[in-house]
Amino acid sequence: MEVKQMSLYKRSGKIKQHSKKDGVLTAEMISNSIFQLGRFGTGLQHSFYILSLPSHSLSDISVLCSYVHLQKLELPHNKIQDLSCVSHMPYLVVLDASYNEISNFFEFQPPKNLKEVNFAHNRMTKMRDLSAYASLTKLVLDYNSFSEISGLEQCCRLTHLSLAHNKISRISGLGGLPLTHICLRGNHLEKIEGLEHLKSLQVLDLSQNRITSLSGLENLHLLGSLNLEKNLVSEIQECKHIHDLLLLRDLSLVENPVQEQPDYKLAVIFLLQHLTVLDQEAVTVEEKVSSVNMYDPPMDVVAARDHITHLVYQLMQPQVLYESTLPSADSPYPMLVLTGPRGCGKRELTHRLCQEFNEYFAYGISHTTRGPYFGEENGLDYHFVSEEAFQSMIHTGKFIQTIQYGGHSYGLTRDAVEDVAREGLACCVHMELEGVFSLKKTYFEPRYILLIPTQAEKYIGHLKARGLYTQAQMDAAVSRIELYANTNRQRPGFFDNVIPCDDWEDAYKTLRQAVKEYLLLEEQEEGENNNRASPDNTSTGHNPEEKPLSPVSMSRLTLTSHSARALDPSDISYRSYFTKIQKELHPQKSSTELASIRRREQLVREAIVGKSPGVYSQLFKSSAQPVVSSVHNDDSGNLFHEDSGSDDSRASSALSVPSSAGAFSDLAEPLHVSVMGHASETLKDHVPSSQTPNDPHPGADQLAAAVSPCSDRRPGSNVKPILPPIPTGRRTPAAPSLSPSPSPKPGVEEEGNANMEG
Ligand SMILES: Nc1ncnc2c1ncn2[C@@H]1O[C@H](COP(=O)(O)OP(=O)(O)OP(=O)(O)O)[C@@H](O)[C@H]1O
Repeated sequence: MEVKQMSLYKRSGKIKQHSKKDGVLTAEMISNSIFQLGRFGTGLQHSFYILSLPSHSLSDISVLCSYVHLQKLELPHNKIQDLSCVSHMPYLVVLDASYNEISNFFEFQPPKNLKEVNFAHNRMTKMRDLSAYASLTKLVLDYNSFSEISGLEQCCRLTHLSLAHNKISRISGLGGLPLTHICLRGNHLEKIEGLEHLKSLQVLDLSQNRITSLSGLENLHLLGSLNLEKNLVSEIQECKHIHDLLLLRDLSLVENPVQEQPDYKLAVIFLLQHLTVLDQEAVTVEEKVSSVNMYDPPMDVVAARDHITHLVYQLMQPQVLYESTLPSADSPYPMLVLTGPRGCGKRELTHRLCQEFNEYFAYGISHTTRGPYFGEENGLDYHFVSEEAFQSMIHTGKFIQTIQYGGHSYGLTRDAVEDVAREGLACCVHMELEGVFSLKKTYFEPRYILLIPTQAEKYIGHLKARGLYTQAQMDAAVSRIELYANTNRQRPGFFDNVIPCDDWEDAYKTLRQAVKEYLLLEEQEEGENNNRASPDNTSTGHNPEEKPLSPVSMSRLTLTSHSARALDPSDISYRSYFTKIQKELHPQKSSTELASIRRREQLVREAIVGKSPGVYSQLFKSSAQPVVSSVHNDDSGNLFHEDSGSDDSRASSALSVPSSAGAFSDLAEPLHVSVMGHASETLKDHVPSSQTPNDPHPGADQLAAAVSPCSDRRPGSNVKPILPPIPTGRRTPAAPSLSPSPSPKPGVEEEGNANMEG
C-alpha cells in the first residue's frame, strides 16, 4: 500500500510540472493520484476512495465535483481558495486542505461522515456554526487568523481541536465537548478559562501565550500532559492549582519566569509528586526523594540532619572528657525520656519521678527560646534563652538534639546531661517525638516512655485547664496524638513503654512501676524480703541497708537491653536479673550455638592467659604499651596475674584492664570479656572509688595495684562503673532534680571521669 502511495506521489510529481501552468486539476492528474479501489452500491460498482495531491500548486479543483465516492481527500500545499466541490462528496471522511489559500470556513455542504478536517495554514478569520458537522472528531485550524472560538458547541464527537498560532485571546465556546486534546499554542491568551467543563481533557498545549496563572485547570482530573512553555508564570505556588490532578505526568514550564526561582525544580516536583516529566526531562527518583526531604522531610531525616549538625559543631570544638560518656559500648549512660504530645502531663510526671526517685534520677533541663509561663523559673523548668543565644549555642556545639516546636526552639545540651551525670544520677527528660528521633541518632540509649492520651476529650480538657494555649495550638496538639500512636504502631519497640495518661494519677502509678522494674527495685525488695525472712540473712553477703547505690542501680536502667557487666555479681538482684536477661537474650540455644559459644569463650580465655593471641586479642590491640601487670578472674572466679610485656599479653591486658580513662581514674576496673556480641561476662566485681581498703571485695587491692595509666584499649572500652559514685551529702533530697549543681565544666579532669567523646 505504501509503495503504491509513493509511486503515486512520484507520478503526480510529473503532473505537477504540467499543472503549474494554470493550477487546474485535470482528470488525468487525478487518475495518477487516486488509489484504494473499493466497491460501492450493489457491490458490482468500483471506485477509488483516496485522492492525494500534495504540492501541485492547484488552484482550481472543480473537476472533483464528479468524484462523489471519495472518502479521503488530501490537497495540502496548493493554492486552493474554493473547496465547494466537497459538497459533492457525501462519503468524505478525511479532508486535508492545509497550506492553501482558503478564507471561507467550511463553505461546502456537510458530508455526513466527515470526521477529520485539517485547515491549518490558510486564511480563515472567523469560525461559524458547525452543528451540521456532527461527526467531526478532529479539527485542525492552526496558523489562521481566528480571534474567537465559536460554532463548535454541537460537535458532540469532537475530541481533538487545534487552534495553534491564531489570534485567540480568550478560551470560549468549548462548553462540555468531549475534547481530549486541545492545542492553543501561540495565541494571545492571558488566563486559563473556559476549560472547567472539559472533563475528558488529557492533553493541553497552551504554550507561547501570556498566561500568568494556572488557575482554571483545577477540574481537569484526566489531564496527563500540560504544556505551558513560553508563558509568564512566575510563582511556584501556581502549581497548587494543578496539585490535585493526579494523572498529570508531563508538565512543561520551559521559558517561564518561574524557572528562575530558587529550588524551582525540586519545589515543583514536590508539589506535583506524580510528575514523570518536567520541562521535557524525566524526573528522577533522586529528585523526588530530594524534593520530599527538602520540603516535607520525614522525621527520620529531620532527626538525622539535627544530629549531623550538632555532631559536626561539636567536633569543631576542643574535644573534652565527659562524665556521661560510655564507659563501654555495652553499658551506656542511663537516661529516661518521657515523651508524648504537649500538655499530656509528661513534664509533671518527670518532675514527680525525679523527686520520688531522687537517688536515681535528676531532671535534665532543656533550653528553649519561648518565654517562661507564669510560675516557671529559669534554670528549673527550662533555661530560657533568646533565639540568638540558642543559635550561638548550636554553633558552638552545645546541643545533643534540638527541635522546632510551635515556633520556638527547644534543645537538650550536653551540659544539662553532664550536670546530672556529675551528680552520679541518671538523667530524666521530657520531649516531643522529634526530639526522640534525634536522640535516637546519638549514642545515648535512653529508655523511652510514651505517655499517650486515649480520650481526646479529657486531653483537650487538660489543655484548656492550663489556659495557655490558643485553639490552633490545642488542635495541633490533639492532631499529634495520631502521630505518636502511628509511630508506636509502625515501629514496634520504638518506645520501651506506653502509658495512657488520661488520668495522671494512674499514669504516674504505672510509670512508677515501670521505673521500678527498670531499676530492679522490685526484685531487690523481693530479695530483701527474702533475706529478712531467711534465718541467715547474710547468705547473700549483703545487708539490705547497704544495697548498692545509684551508680550501680542506675546502670540497670540500661540493662534490659545491654550487658549486665556493670552489676555487682554478688548482688542478689544481679543474679536474678542476669538469669532473666540471659533467658530473654538467648531463649533456647541449639547445641551448635552452645558449642560455638564454648569455642569462642575458650579462645578468649586462652587469649587472656596468654596462651593464644588469637583473633580476639587483635580486636582490642592498640599501640605498644609499657609492661603492665594485670589481675583477672578466670571464669570460675579465681584471680590470676599476667604481664603485658609481649604482644599477646598486651592484648590480653587490653581485654582485662581496658581503662581508657585509666589515667584519670583511681578506680579499680571491673573485668569483662565480650565475645562477638555474645552476652558479656563480668569476671570481677567493680570497685567504686569510694571503696576503702577494708572493703570485702576479693582482690580489690591487687586490682587497684594492677590498674596503671595504661592506654592499651579500644575506644569505648572503659569498664569503670557507669557513673562516678554519688558524693556523700551532695544535696538535699527534697528538690534534688530541679537544681543543677554548679560544677566544673566538662573536660576538667576529675574523679571518675569517663572517656573522651568524639
Ligand atoms: N529538648 C527538647 N527536645 C524536644 N522536645 C522538647 C525539648 N524540651 C521540651 N520539649 C517539648 O516541647 C514541647 C513544648 O514544650 P513547652 O514547655 O513549651 O510546652 P508545654 O505546653 O508546657 O508542654 P508540656 O507540658 O508537655 O511540656 C513539650 O512537649 C516538651 O516536652
